[in-house]
Amino acid sequence: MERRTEGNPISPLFELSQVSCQFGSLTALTAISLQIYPGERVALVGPSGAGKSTLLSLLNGSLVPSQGQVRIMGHNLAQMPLFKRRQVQRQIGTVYQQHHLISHLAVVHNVNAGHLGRWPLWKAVWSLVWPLQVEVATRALAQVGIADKLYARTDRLSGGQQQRVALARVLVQDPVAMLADEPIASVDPERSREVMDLLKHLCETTDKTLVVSLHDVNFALSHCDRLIGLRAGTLLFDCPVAEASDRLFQDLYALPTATS
Ligand SMILES: Nc1ncnc2c1ncn2[C@@H]1O[C@H](COP(=O)(O)OP(=O)(O)OP(=O)(O)O)[C@@H](O)[C@H]1O
Repeated sequence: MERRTEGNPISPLFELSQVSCQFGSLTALTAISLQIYPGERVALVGPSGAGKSTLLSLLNGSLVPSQGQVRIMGHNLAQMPLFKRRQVQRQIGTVYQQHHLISHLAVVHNVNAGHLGRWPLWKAVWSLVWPLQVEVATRALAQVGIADKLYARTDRLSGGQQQRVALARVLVQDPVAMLADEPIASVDPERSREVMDLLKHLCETTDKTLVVSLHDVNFALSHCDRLIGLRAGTLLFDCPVAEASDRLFQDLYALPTATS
């Protein structure tokens, strides 16, 4: 569906047309078509194995579909040479449940890893000796509330602080969209709220699109404006949060019956 602002069409940031993903004999996604527009906060919800992480991998270009077409900022990555594909991928930041930080390095180095796609090798190596762009890293850490941890060893931080370092790394990358794959899985309710508040705040204040996979539908309802429900690799619903109903979630999470 085309969107317009003041009469001008807006291009989708992500566009999937009849996308299917196959892993061997397993079909992880089947004929998914959707668009995500700049500034949206989209929650991907659905039971385990529904295809949420697979969809996120398509959106950041780390996976290409078996069938159909994925366009990221208008580009079909499957048809682009590697270096051009990387340029598009740098526009998309992803935070994972496992933060993928290098634990024995100081925080500043992990944050600076957000520059790696743009920096030449010599600069990346030099920065490990003499950290570069410290002020950018400090600003990103301030945005996530841990500016004082710049030179702390990463593995001396709490799990929540490490998650903030991972977010700061994405901020220095300065992507147009942030993808988050179950950022609050296996954390306590208080920290879940903190992380979700932070993600929402960062996307609002830095004008970024957010696509987040969540098991907790309450956070999807309170922190996002659109819900995409996946079940067994198919799109069950795609609606504004205001239109979500208990019935939708019952259908989404219903256990399969012996005959279904
Ligand atoms: N690299 C892979 N190789 C083989 N199968 C895979 C791969 N990645 C995902 N799958 C399978 O695809 C299906 C969808 O997985 P996916 O991780 O996208 O689901 P999910 O909704 O994110 O699940 P969860 O909520 O448990 O993380 C699952 O059956 C999974 O086992």
